[in-house]
Amino acid sequence: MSLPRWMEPLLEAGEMREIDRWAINERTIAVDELMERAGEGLAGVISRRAPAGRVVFVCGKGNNGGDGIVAARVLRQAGRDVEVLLVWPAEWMGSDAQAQLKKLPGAKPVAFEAGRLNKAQVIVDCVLGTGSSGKPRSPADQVISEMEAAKAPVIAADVPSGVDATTGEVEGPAVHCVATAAFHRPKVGLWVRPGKEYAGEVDIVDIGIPRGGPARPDAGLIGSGVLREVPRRGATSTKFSSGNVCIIGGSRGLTGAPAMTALAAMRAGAGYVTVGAPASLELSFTVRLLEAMVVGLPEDGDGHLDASGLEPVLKAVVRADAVVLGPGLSKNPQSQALARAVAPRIDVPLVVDADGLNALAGQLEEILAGRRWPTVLTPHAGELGRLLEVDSAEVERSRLRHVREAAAISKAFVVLKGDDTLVAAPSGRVAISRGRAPGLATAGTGDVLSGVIGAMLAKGMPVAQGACAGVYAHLRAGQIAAAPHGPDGVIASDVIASLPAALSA
Ligand SMILES: NC(=O)C1=CN([C@@H]2O[C@H](COP(=O)(O)OP(=O)(O)OC[C@H]3O[C@@H](n4cnc5c(N)ncnc54)[C@H](O)[C@@H]3O)[C@@H](O)[C@H]2O)[C@H](O)CC1
Ligand SMILES: [K+]
Repeated sequence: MSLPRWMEPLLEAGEMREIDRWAINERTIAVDELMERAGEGLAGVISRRAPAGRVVFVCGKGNNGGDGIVAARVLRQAGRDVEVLLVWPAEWMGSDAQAQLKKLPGAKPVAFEAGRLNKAQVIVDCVLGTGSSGKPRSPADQVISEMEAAKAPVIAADVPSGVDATTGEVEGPAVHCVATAAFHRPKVGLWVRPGKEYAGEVDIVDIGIPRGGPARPDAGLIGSGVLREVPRRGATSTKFSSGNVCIIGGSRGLTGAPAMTALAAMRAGAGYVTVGAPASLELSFTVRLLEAMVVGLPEDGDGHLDASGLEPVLKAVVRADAVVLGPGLSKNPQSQALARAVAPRIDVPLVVDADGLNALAGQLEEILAGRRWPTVLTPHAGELGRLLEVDSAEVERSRLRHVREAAAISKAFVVLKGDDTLVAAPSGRVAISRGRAPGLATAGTGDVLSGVIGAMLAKGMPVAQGACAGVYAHLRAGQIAAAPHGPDGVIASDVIASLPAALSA
């Protein structure tokens, strides 16, 4: 199935090779033509981003190196001071790159020497591209470390060397770049951490590959178009048709979380919101949430939901169009047992967040896979690590692999939060947020996200769309909240207040 219109496709290295082969074999576009356009585009990116001073190209032996040689020629012909350093002997280079070497006017390329990077105004990394696999090996590893240590900014050809173009994983040395010139389409690894942190700004270079190629990408960036899919209120809408969300959670000391989830759901357009929380805490919700309903649920007498509350919870959610389980729930064993009992019994779309996720640790399949209605899980790396029983550092090393694994096991949509929020479907398809909303790095913004996604699902959006619309609106709200005074003083309540503006953008 092709990607929805609101997703901008990202390619894996293998998919790019497939498209490349198709363009060459089926559309009879010559490799040197593609390389010429890639090199010209790369030269354009360098001219725009570093308009003066010496340009030092560091070229490997594959076609990525060949692109660099073309760009070096274009810039020399334009009068720029250009030096070309080779990582491997020229005769080891591929035939297409060697052909480009012959056309290079001016000084011949020389063997790589770290000292030569000192005179660079800008370094161009053409060591490894989509043809690289695994950790950089000698001599590329040493060269990459030297480029990383150099003072001058680095611009990458296609992908920063050391970053896996397909996964964004970084196993060994890699280069932090200010920008990456992505040929034809950006590769997935440029948008997934840690690779994203190395890529810098991504400039797309059209290399003349026609439409209609063979690859059917399974990953893409979430575009603003997803907001056009959000149902809007009309003249005949009622509070119920706008979406009825029920939030189950809260505990002594953790009453802010469900309150923010509720407010976020309302600001994201839900017409009717209920909070089900420990009975002794009812008053704190009643005074804070003027527009929401509050249902007191059985508790242990100390402000924690009790496992005996299953039936009352099911009663509280009976008219809901979507349920959010977990904000402020706490790690109390009784409350956790309640979450495990509730999750399989909710017969509407369900969002599980925070301590609701911790309750599912190691039992994803058992508890969720049999659900008949869609489920969305919204973990950060620590919570995903607990769900899969792996270290959070391991999750951070290979975010795509772990988010897909959790989605496959639980048959749920899994939203792995971060600057590169990843939304994985059980099928393996992944939608990626562009990120860049540092204002969201503060307590409570996760509760806001679960409320927004809850609202989208309650409006009847298909789950993939609803989760992505929620992620996108939340990101925009974080940016809008930071607009007047920068990200540092933003609090989650500001993000909630910015949701209507974000959703109307
Ligand atoms: N996609 C397109 O349409 C076009 C892409 N171009 C550019 O070509 C590269 C891909 O080129 P390829 O020759 O396949 O691979 P690389 O340049 O990435 O070089 C691989 C090179 O390095 C060796 N190698 C592989 N892995 C490692 C490693 N871990 N450590 C050390 N060395 C490694 C391998 O043996 C090869 O020799 C693409 O990114 C674009 O930049 C075209 O120029 C235009 C069309
Ligand atoms: K590169």
